[in-house]
Amino acid sequence: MSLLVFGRTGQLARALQRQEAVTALGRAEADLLDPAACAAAIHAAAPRAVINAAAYTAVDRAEQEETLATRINAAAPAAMAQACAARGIPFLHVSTDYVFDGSGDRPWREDDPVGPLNAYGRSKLAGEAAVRAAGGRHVILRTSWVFSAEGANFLTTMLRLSETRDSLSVVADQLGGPTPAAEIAATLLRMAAALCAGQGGGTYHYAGAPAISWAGFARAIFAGAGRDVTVTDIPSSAYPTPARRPLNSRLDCAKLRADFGITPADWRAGLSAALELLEA
Ligand SMILES: NC(=O)C1=CN([C@@H]2O[C@H](COP(=O)(O)OP(=O)(O)OC[C@H]3O[C@@H](n4cnc5c(N)ncnc54)[C@H](OP(=O)(O)O)[C@@H]3O)[C@@H](O)[C@H]2O)C=CC1
Ligand SMILES: Cc1cn([C@H]2C[C@H](O)[C@@H](COP(=O)(O)OP(=O)(O)O[C@H]3O[C@@H](C)C(=O)[C@@H](O)[C@H]3O)O2)c(=O)[nH]c1=O
Ligand SMILES: [Mg+2]
Repeated sequence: MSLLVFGRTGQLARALQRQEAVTALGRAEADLLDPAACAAAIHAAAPRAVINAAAYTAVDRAEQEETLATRINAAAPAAMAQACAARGIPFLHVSTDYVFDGSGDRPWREDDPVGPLNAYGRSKLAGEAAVRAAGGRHVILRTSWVFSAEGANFLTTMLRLSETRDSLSVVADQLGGPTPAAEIAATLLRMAAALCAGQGGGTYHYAGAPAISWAGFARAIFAGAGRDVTVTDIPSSAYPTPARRPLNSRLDCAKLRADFGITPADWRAGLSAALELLEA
C-alpha cells in the first residue's frame, strides 16, 4: 500500500514524487472539479494515506472564478477527506497563510481567528472546515509563499522579469515566510508516517524562516542568482491587484516543533538549492 497523492505537476506534487515512491494522480486521472471521482480514486487505490497536493492557486484569477476555486479547494478535499474517514486512513491537506487577515504584528498561531481577504483564501478556508468536518484522522498543514526551481512562483517570476528589466518595484509591507516546496514535502511525508503509526493530527503551521518582505525576498533572489536588478520598496497600495493580500502573513510554527519535532527550514538554503538546480 503506497501513499496516494492528488496532483502530479504542481510544485509540491513534484517534490513529493521526488522524495518517495508515491502514486500521483494528475488532472487526467482525477479532476478535482469532479469530487466524486476523487473519492472513487481513493477507494480504487486503497492507499495507506492520502496527501492532497492539488489546488486552485491563481490568487488574482480566483476573484473572478470563486465558484470554480471553491469546488477545487473545498468540495474536492471534502470528498477526499470523507473517503479517507470511511476507509480509516489518514488524510493530509495543505492550506495557506491567506486564511488570515494579515492584521497585527506577531506570527499567527493555529487557533487564531481567521478572516481571509480574498476569494482564494475563502476557498482554502472552506476546504479546511470540510476536512475537519469529515471527522477522520487528518493533518491540515498551513504554509506560505511556496517556491521551487520549477512551476509558477515568486522565484521563477522574478528570474523571468530579470531577463528584461534592470529595476523592479516590489511590495515591502507584506511580511511572510518563503517556503521551499521540498521542505513541505519532507514534512508531509514525516507527518504521514506518524499518522499511520497512530500519532494524532490536527492543524499545523509550517513556513520557512526568517520572515521577510516580498521586496527582501526579491533582493535575495537577485543576489543569489547574480543578477543586477535594483529592487525598490513600495507599499501594497502602489501595486494594485484584483485580490487583496495580508500584510502580516507570518506563521508561528511552535506547535509543529512541539508535537512532531519538526523545525521550519531556513528558506535561504532552499533558495540556494533552487538556484543551483536552475543553473545546472
Ligand atoms: N503556491 C503557494 O505559494 C502556496 C501554496 N499553498 C498550498 O499548497 C498546496 C500546493 O501548492 P503548489 O504546489 O504551490 O501549487 P501549484 O500551483 O504549483 O500546483 C497546483 C496543482 O494542482 C493541480 N490542479 C489544479 N486544478 C486541478 C484540477 N481541477 N484537477 C486536478 N488537479 C488540479 C495542478 O495541475 P495542473 O498542472 O494540471 O494544472 C497542479 O498539479 C496547495 O494546497 C496550495 O493551496 C499554500 C501556501 C502558499
Ligand atoms: C511580480 C511582482 C509582484 N509583486 C507583489 C504582488 C504580491 O503582493 C507579491 C507576491 O506576488 P505573487 O503573485 O507571487 O503572490 P501570490 O500569488 O499572492 O502568492 C501567494 O500564493 C498563494 C497560492 C498562497 O497560498 C500564498 O501563500 C502566497 O504564496 O509581490 C510586486 O510587488 N512586484 C512585482 O513585480
Ligand atoms: Mg501567484
